[in-house]
Amino acid sequence: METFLMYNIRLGNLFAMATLSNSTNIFWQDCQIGRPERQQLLNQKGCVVWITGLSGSGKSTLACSLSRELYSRGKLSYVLDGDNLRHGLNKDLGFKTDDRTENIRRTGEVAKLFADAGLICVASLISPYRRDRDTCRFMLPDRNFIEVFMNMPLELCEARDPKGLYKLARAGKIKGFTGIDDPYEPPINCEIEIKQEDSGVCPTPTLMAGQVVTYLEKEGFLEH
Ligand SMILES: Nc1ncnc2c1ncn2[C@@H]1O[C@H](COP(=O)(O)OS(=O)(=O)O)[C@@H](OP(=O)(O)O)[C@H]1O
Ligand SMILES: Nc1ncnc2c1ncn2[C@@H]1O[C@H](COP(=O)(O)OP(=O)(O)O)[C@@H](O)[C@H]1O
Repeated sequence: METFLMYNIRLGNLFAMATLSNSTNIFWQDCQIGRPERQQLLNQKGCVVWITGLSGSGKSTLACSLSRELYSRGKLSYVLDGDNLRHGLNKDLGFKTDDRTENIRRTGEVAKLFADAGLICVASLISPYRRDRDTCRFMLPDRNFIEVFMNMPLELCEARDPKGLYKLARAGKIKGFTGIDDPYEPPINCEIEIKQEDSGVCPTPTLMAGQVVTYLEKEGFLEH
């Protein structure tokens, strides 16, 4: 058992984190109505669309636009937005590395439940660390975690600055702001990348959502 644990810990904790628990004497309970039955009812397949990117890159805009588009096609989705979760489930967490990691882990677990419920769960969080995003990826069955990278330059995000946070960060009034004095690690192998056109124009929210919907259609998530 010890060797097994050590091996998984060497794998970067990914599997170990998913399987280790502080509780003992616990047993998994199965129900007759499971994911396949729920998916049949909804005529779709559950999955997680994980949107990552800098503050101001358009994560929430895409999440809402995508949710609207899916709704208009009769598909059930639910948005888990970082800002919103920090008002409740994650309100005890700040922006230090460990807090961000826990923020992403909890959100990944909730997203996994929504996907198991048969929904298209759209998670929009900065999720700046590659390893944390990968932890969420490995919580789900293969191909059920769709990573969308909002590849917008810092200059654009900073120019948008809808909440005035970049300005505060530049003035040193917010410490550890992603992209300014805290790192953002871009994905290496994401499923979808959203970026400006060659002309420098940003695709409209409808176009960005369309790009994701096309992927979901192609991968068979919008039918049972
Ligand atoms: N220090 C620091 N760094 C980055 N962002 C900050 C910070 N402090 C507050 N905010 C606001 O919090 C929103 C990001 O929350 P997330 O839960 O998505 O962040 S993370 O994934 O845990 O990094 C983020 O919202 P978005 O602009 O929607 O990304 C900011 O409004
Ligand atoms: N595709 C887009 N085209 C033009 N403006 C956009 C686009 N996406 C987002 N925005 C604007 O950029 C700002 C930041 O978008 P938001 O979705 O709040 O980003 P994030 O959730 O990543 O912080 C908002 O004012 C929003 O209206």
